[in-house]
Amino acid sequence: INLENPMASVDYDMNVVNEVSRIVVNDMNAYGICVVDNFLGDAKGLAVLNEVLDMYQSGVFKDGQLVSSSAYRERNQLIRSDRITWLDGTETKCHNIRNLIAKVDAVLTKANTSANNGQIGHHLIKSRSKAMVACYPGNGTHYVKHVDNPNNDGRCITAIYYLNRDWDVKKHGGLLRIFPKGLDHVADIEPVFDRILFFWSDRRNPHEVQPAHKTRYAITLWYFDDEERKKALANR
Ligand SMILES: O=C(O)CCC(=O)Nc1cc2ccccc2cn1
Ligand SMILES: [Mn+2]
Repeated sequence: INLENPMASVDYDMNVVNEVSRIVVNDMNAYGICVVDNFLGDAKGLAVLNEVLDMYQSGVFKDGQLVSSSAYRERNQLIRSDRITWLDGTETKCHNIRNLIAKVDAVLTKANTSANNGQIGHHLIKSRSKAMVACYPGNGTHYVKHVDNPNNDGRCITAIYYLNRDWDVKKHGGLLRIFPKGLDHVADIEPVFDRILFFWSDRRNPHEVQPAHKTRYAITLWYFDDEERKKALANR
């Protein structure tokens, strides 16, 4: 999806977008990971959550990854991990999700501007994936350690917006643990409401979702490095 024609009039504050984009550029260049809390504010965050809950009730989510760990093979069961649905934001009854997407687009487009020597970490971002809405049903569902973009498919930044109110990792699990390549520490990200997380999608950031014991929602966008994306599409 092309970022050049930003979505119709949206209601975020450009000053906030500029401030957040400066933080994203700084943290991505310094750590390869950036966490911003209170991204939309309670009211707008809640409106996005309600649209996701309505969608989940309507049954559009499909079973996500299959995780066949040994424990389940005996009972020849497979534990389903996340259940997902893809949105381009124009769907009906999704205007709050659309505004969230537009605000993330604005932050990353701003991060590309001359103010930050025209790029973010030497990446020129001009497009992104659709939005993936994911739900971990909470029966111990998890996501095994993986890299989002191990083979240069074009994705350079993963942006995940979390929707989980009153989330307590000690009780509910569901921690996102990132293992930054070459560092001797991990980054533990709690999937708390109205938090947005950015990280490099490539091998620099293997990550896992630990077993969740309460329903856990997130919306993920992947932003493409223009050059890498063009190459990947040419080699299809
Ligand atoms: O919810 C989180 O905290 C992150 C979960 C996560 O890594 N999800 C995820 C989901 C994916 C679905 C399809 C293809 C690649 C994928 C890579 N990652
Ligand atoms: Mn991932």
